[in-house]
Amino acid sequence: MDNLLWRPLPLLALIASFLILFYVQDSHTASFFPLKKPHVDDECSLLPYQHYWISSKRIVTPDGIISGSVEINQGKIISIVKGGIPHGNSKQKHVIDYGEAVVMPGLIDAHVHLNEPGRTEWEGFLSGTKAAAAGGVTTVVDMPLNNHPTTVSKETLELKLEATKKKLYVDVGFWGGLIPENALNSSILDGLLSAGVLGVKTFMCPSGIDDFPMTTIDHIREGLSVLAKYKRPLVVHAEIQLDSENHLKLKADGDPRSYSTYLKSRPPSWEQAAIRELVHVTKDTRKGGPLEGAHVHIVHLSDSSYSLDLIKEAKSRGDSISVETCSHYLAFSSEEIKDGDTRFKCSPPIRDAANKEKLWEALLEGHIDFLTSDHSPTLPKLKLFDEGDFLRAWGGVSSLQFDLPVAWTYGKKYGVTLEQLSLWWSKRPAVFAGLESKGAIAVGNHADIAVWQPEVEFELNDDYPVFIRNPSVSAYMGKRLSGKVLATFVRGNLVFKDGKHAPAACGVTILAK
Ligand SMILES: NC(=O)N[C@H]1NC(=O)NC1=O
Ligand SMILES: [Zn+2]
Ligand SMILES: [Zn+2]
Repeated sequence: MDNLLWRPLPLLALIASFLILFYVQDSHTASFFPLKKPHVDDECSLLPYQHYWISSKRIVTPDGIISGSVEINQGKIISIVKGGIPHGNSKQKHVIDYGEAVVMPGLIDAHVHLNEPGRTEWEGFLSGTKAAAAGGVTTVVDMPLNNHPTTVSKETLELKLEATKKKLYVDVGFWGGLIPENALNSSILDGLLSAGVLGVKTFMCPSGIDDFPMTTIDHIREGLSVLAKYKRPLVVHAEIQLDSENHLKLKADGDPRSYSTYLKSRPPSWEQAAIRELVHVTKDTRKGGPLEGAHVHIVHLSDSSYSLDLIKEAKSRGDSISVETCSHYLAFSSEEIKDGDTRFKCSPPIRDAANKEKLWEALLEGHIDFLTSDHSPTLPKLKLFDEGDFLRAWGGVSSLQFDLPVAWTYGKKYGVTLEQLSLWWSKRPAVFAGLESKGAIAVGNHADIAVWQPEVEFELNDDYPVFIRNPSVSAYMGKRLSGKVLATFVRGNLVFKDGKHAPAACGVTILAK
């Protein structure tokens, strides 16, 4: 009898080891094209099927806006048809008809601080990607700071990847960090790039984070020579702290609650000084130059005067250079920022209305390449709301969930079109970050899709479902916006619908090969 009971044991052990192996592979998400889904299918999506059609009268494709349907199977777009559902009986097919709602490529936000591990109470993978999904953002690229430790080596990237497990509602790529230490030790930088960061980010002024020191133009040149081999971009916070005595005097004399004190303490000349140094180096990125293959991307441009002229000039002579601006520089102007309202503090600062007009102009004319949020949240207490001290409060605006309605609402005045939105928020950031199968509703691409109603307005009041970790720090709270996101699909999974997320977080990490 005893013998009979023990006989199946080897078989059971074999089955158990298979199950363990399956589980280990399953929970490892560090691959752009995972062989297996990280969770059982029915939890990843609010839809019970994998093969379906989305139909709408307004589908934004690279060939224009069409009325028709997009066929999706196993996470990919497999056909796009104008008119009705093809091949007869649509009753037997799973068709989601969105009527007049806009079906657009999911947004790609290439500048987001998710701060995990280390400062998850500021923002984390779970809250940040939930907010992204709720806003029609299907991919974010995470910055190498304000997490702790910062992402400046293969080992620290591994900590990041570990921290993402089962927390991603959308797909997430990573920028590494260029700091003096790895700029002067190319094997660390090589390790970081080989481990899959999409490029590296650097600061030309103090970053506000101790373990992310600033670099000089010499470090940047060193970094670019390594990046050239990988053909991945250098992403630069372009401000150089000039005239620090004046800065200190302002700190001592000016009213710290007044926005103008902060604005004066960080003038356009800081951006101009950094960009002047950068365009001197980008000359070498031209065809046949010593840095051919390297690319410099300037993040969060605020100064639309001389800084922009320098970038335009560099572009016209063939340098490999690009530039983004952020939602808040297009939405707000310094005149409207109230004393003590540190939600609007960011660097470079939000400048006056005339500057904002010129940013819009540059965007519409194609001199600014694309848009990002620079979503950089913190804890309410670090925004110092009680003191309202602009000089000491954390600098960073929180907006990830509102990328789409903000661009639409504030862009209306300038006649922004749906096609422009998808160029600035999907196509161009996809190309920039090297996300080949993303950024457009096109056959073969990932089914990353945002469905939204441009005409529907809403108020960001306390009842509105906001998923960022600390909604009170967001400069958009209290604003009325138009453009309501109905549904978000990430690689075919319906991850957000009518205010609710899918049961499981099945986004994947994106690593460059
Ligand atoms: N450390 C950090 O996130 N800084 C960001 N915040 C901001 O307003 N500008 C930045 O570069
Ligand atoms: Zn920055
Ligand atoms: Zn940033």
